[in-house]
Amino acid sequence: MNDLDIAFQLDRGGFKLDVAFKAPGVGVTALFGRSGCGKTTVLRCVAGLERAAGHCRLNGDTWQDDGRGLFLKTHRRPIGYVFQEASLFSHLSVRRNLEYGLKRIPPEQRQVGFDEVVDLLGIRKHLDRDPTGLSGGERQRVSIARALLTSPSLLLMDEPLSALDHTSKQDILPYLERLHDTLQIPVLYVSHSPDEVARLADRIVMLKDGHIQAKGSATEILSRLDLPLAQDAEASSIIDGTVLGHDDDYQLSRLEIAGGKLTVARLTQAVGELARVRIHARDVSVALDDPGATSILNVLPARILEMRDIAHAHVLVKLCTGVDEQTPLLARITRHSRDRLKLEVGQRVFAQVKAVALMD
Ligand SMILES: Nc1ncnc2c1ncn2[C@@H]1O[C@H](COP(=O)(O)OP(=O)(O)OP(=O)(O)O)[C@@H](O)[C@H]1O
Repeated sequence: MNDLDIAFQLDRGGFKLDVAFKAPGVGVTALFGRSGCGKTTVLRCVAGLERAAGHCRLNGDTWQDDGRGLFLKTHRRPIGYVFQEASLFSHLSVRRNLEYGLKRIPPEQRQVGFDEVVDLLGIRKHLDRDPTGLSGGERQRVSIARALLTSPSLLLMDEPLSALDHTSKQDILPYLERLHDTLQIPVLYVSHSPDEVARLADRIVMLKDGHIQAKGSATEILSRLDLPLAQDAEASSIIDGTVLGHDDDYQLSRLEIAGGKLTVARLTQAVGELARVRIHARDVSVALDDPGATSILNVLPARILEMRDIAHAHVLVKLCTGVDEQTPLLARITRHSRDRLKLEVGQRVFAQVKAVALMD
């Protein structure tokens, strides 16, 4: 089976873990939840650093199966592990740190090349430097490169950006997005940042107090009004589409999505390629009629699927733009607007999406 299949139970007295989920053996699965809910513990169990009861399999290989008394030690599991803080050898140059990762794997078993990884993470100009002189973001990129050079079957990332300041985080996220688009290695990504999860995850497993609160595609979980991600100030929807064309004069691209077309900030993908954009709920408004000429670039016919009152006099409106309800779009509007427009579930409306919403 081409998937990750885990089930762990652990009792630490004050904290009980009981989780089981399967995830496809490709793409990024985010473990998301508040501090102390058990995310790191799950990762450590997958790595074999901690022993819970249960099982752990990846692509048909069994790493743990209590029924068979099987438990592979960490060094026998083909994983790469990236921690919150980069842990590089300070007495070795960046190049030697990377070679340390590479040399652990016999040449015939290497899945990723040195040059490929160095360029993907943009660290060529640092190769001969001493790691202590690098910025936090640069050090973390080197750590990720070193983990990838061991040609892991699974990459475990434990809040890899949490020790970085906001600017360094924003700098490193595009590199992680490129890894996701380029490499075939599945990733288990621990985070409590809605922003990171929305940008990187294909699937989300939400943990709460040691158990699974919800799991599913990122599109589905991000738009569930009953879950914390949708209620966060950074709440957003993910929309996948195909690039129709670019306008280099205005630095814009056209994207075909279920239920219409979107104009977005210039994308890097070529015409015909798939692209994902993220739209913040606060940047979507609702109108009863097609507003016609407006400075807002995107007006999509939509239907109201659900509404929920949230904090600060706001309402979350879950809209669907496609015919099949597969493309949910969240709008965050005021309660006042909802009442003034007399919005109701099932109603046909127009979603207005600010172009600025589509910049990242
Ligand atoms: N070595 C340990 N011994 C005993 N309890 C532990 C140990 N490590 C973690 N815990 C407890 O287990 C629970 C889950 O911890 P865990 O680190 O997995 O949470 P987390 O979701 O990753 O949190 P954070 O986001 O803060 O890193 C917490 O209550 C924590 O205090």
